[in-house]
Amino acid sequence: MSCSSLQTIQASIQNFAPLPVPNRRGRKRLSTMPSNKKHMRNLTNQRAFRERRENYLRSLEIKVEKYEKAYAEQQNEIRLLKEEAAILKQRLSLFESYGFNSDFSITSSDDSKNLSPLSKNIYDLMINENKDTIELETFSIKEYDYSQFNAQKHIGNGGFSTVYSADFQGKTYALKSLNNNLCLDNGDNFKKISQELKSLYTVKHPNVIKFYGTSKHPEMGNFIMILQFANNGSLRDYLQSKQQNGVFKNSWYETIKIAEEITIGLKYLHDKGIIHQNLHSKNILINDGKALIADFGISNQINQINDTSISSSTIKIAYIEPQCFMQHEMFKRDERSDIYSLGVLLWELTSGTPPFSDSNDYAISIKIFLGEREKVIPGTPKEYSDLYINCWTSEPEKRPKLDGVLNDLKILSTETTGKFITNCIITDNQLLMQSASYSMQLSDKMPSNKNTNSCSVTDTINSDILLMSIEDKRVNRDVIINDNERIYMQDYSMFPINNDCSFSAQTSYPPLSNGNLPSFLQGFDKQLCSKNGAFSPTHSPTLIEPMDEIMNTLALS
Ligand SMILES: Nc1ncnc2c1ncn2[C@@H]1O[C@H](COP(=O)(O)OP(=O)(O)OP(=O)(O)O)[C@@H](O)[C@H]1O
Repeated sequence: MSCSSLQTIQASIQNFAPLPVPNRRGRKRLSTMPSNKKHMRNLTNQRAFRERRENYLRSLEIKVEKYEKAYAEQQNEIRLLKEEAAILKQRLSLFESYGFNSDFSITSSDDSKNLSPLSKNIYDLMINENKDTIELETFSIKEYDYSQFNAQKHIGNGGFSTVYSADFQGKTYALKSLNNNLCLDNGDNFKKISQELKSLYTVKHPNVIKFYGTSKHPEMGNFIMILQFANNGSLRDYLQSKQQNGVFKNSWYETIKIAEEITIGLKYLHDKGIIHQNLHSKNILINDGKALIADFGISNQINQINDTSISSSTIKIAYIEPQCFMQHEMFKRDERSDIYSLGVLLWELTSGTPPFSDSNDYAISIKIFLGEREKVIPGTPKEYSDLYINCWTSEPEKRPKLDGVLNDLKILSTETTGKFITNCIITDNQLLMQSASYSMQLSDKMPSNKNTNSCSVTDTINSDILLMSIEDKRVNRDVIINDNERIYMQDYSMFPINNDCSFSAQTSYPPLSNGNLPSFLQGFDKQLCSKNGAFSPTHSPTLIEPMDEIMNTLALS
């Protein structure tokens, strides 16, 4: 045995390690005793492997936990939905069997003493904790504690409500506070409203505003609807924000996208048997750039209850089909009525302004009745204009179905990518004219160095009166100038006065070298306006409306 073999044996014995056994070819076995380096590497590898395995196991556990949680949530949601469905079923049968007219009695509590009839009814039905009445037991619309809403900000006022934004548990909501003067105190009216609220509560769609529940103003007693907050305001505001220096500009991509979203939301409502009946650009809200349909149902019911006439202030005439003006009493509106309004909205998406914005309700209704529609905005793809023209056709049966509208929009969305729609608007100048002072003197405003002068008359009473004044100028009547050379107008009490309506228009007349009044104005009798206010003549050479157009409007109205 060689010396080195002996040393190896001795070392092995010392370390209690087995002796290396030679293999068949007489070579030493591969190391049973790893070198230090190797040993360290092995250990490192093993540790790394263990760590990887542990990490993997941990990630698996996290996943399992996540899925279990999601599963539990789903289960819970399913349970809640089942409960909700059961309650709804039960409530429906109770509502049907009871009817609100018959035995419905309001429980009087101190809390509801100072409520309006509407608030009282709904409050009693949905909010009051008294479980004695069957209705209360079966109503499960969520009630929010008003005091928990923070950072309230006023957003705007509608025909029957005031809207605020407010925070609740870190989320912003819209609070629609119904006015306390609504005549909803009889059982019949109340039945309609509660039905609407119920149906509103079941509406859940990404393109329809969500109704979360109700609340009550602690002092005023107003009934409040808690709604999803739309952070870009109404479609009207949104389109307005796309205007700059009198020019509206928007991408086709966005135009078609919003058009699609409105159509999808409307289709959802129709599929649920809900007809909107008051679709216009202030009832479409925009949240994170996405369109949501709002104000269906309850506003409609309140409108009907408070004013059976379709000229009610919350109804926007320019979006209403002609049938309503022809056979108003007998005409029953259906899905096709909404499709007419959708057509007008599709036009508005390209114009950036509301339809017939320079006419009052009366003139608009005559125009629609006579088949007049807004003009196609130059640059609109024909397929798009054809689509809305078909929607707003006077014959309801010829209006397309919503599936068809969606299909056309889908095709258009691929064809119009990257382009813009622009529309020139004169709103800024009109506003300037409307803000002109009443005390301006005509003689100060007569320039003599222009080829054409323009005399504008503006007021905020009624555009019918304006149209009359233009017509009357030709016959030297009715528009009058007082001693201070200010133009005044006679009392047109025979015409409907709509205080909300503002107007502006202008006519042109030949230039005068001496700066005097043109003869058609000089001829008027001097007489003061008795009731309707004064015209304010201003000079506005940039805005000369062709006389033909004014005459056409006159001929129509
Ligand atoms: N959920 C909401 N989120 C954000 N803003 C809203 C919401 N609901 C309404 N608004 C805004 O509040 C204002 C008043 O709305 P409201 O619905 O009361 O009246 P309207 O739609 O303008 O008119 P009307 O009641 O006559 O139809 C509008 O400017 C509207 O854009």
